[in-house]
Amino acid sequence: MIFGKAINRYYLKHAPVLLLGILSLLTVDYIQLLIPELYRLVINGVNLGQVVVDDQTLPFTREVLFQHICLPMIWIVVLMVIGRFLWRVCFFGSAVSVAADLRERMFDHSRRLSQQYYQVNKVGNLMSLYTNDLDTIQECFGDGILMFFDAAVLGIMALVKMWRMDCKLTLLALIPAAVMFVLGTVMSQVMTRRWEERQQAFSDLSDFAQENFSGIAVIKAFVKELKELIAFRRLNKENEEVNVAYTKIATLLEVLVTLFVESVICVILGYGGWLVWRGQFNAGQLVEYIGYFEAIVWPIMAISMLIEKTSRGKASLNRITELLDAPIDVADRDGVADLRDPHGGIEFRHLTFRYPDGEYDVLKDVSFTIKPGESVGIVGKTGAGKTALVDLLLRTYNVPDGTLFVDGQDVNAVSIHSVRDACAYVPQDNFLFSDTIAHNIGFGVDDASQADIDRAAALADVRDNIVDFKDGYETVLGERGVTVSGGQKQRISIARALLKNAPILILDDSVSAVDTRTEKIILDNLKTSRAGKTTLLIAHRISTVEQLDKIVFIEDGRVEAVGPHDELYRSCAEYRRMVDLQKLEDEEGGGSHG
Ligand SMILES: Nc1ncnc2c1ncn2[C@@H]1O[C@H](COP(=O)(O)OP(=O)(O)OP(=O)(O)O)[C@@H](O)[C@H]1O
Repeated sequence: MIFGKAINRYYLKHAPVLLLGILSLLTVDYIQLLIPELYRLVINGVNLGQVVVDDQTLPFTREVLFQHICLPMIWIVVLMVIGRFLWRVCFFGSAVSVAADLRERMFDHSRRLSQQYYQVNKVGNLMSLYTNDLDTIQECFGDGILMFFDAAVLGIMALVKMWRMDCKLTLLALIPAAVMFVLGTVMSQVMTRRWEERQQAFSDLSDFAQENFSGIAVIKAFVKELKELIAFRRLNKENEEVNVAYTKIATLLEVLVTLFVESVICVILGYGGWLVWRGQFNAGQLVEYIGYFEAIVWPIMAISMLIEKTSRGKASLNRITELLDAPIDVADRDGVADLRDPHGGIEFRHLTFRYPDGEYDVLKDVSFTIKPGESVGIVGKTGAGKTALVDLLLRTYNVPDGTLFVDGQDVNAVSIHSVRDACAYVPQDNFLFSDTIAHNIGFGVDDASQADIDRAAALADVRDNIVDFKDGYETVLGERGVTVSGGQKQRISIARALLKNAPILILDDSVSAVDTRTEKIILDNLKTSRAGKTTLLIAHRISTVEQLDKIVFIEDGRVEAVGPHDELYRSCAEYRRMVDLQKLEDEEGGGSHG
């Protein structure tokens, strides 16, 4: 049995079913121990021609054999079958439901964890928690209760019966059990450690495989298949070694238990045989005694399995508890209200920001204001801090108090979901789900009609591409379907954000993969469809944003200038230099567009 704060509640929650299971287990254990008594009756009946039943000595006739041995045996077998079925359903059914519940808790907690958590913890590692570790917990919960009670109850009941028959013989038989117990306790600690190492090695391996499959195009383009294979081999070898180390200790435990069982049988046969020779035991009693011992062989085995399973379960539970205990570091303050009827006004006020694991400030004393309905371009060199601004606006990271305001309200004073709800976002990586195009475009709203989806696709200038696909909007993308081009992906992602029709639209480098003509169509559509709503357009190319109401020019985390393009061109030397350089590149045909 495994205990821990992540799992204890389930023992209570499933208490009635577990009790029913324990009750049927106890019944099975009790009646199972009646079988050795029947052995004794048969042996003594055959040897002596008479049997003692309920303190009555009866001649060993066919009727006595049927009445007092065969009939009870049939009842025992029937009850054992029913009982065993019942406890299996109770224990294993509860275990499945515990795993399902735990899985849901893990998923619920995972979805609330900040982006920072996913940057530190890799997907492969998380997936192994949801597969390997949860399977181990499920196995430990059901088998653990069964083995614990079976070992305890059947073991104790059989021992009491053995003790009653001959206490000296039973004491002798218990010596190896004591040795076994001490060894088992020590070994269980080593096994927990080994299992943790084993799970970690498996996580590393699945991380590596997952990353390799995702980056297969890059690996092939750089002809690095062999290098990756060698790296995989090394991880696979490590995985194999820790598995072998775990198997060695688990096997050693198994061998020790078998050794223990064999040595006890030697003791019983030797000492018990001597008792029969001296006339203190008859043959029937020795067979009955061995019958009891046979009944406790399974509990003894169960102890070793219990030790092994508990060690594994503890290690897996530790890993799962770590996930469930991971702090939700980006969360609402107590008592915050929702942002009501957002208009899209944004103000950065002396904001300085460093990523949680960053070594320097990526934004330094940033101040600028965006009025509701303005369309604003954010430009600057790569790594200047443009996406960091969006990360804060979307509350992906914590924002210092009094530095970022939406509609005049400090973002820390309103609920995170309401701020996010006020924004529609086209991320730089344009992530799309492995689902139909219609579902991808309609993702941000609950009841998107086909007409809305079609309109958003037209605004993002991807409609014609979609209808050209054999299945149109029902075309499945990604792993299970077709692969779309970078430009199509970008435009589907824009359509998804446009459909949300939020007061604030953020496009992070979102027209970089389309040609100049398409870019112009999208920008014109944005102008009309977003009239009166705030739009933030992050771009590298000044030409993308020069028509917007104003431009925020960022250099090395600092806002160098804010204003319309013409004004910035006149007043900001750095901005002018950047514009001229890009113009020159375009003239020479070295621009990124086309
Ligand atoms: N999660 C993170 N943790 C730590 N540092 C980060 C993180 N994300 C970005 N950075 C760093 O912050 C700086 C600003 O990054 P940001 O993504 O905001 O730049 P950007 O202007 O959007 O660049 P680009 O135009 O290339 O997208 C960079 O130096 C980057 O390395």
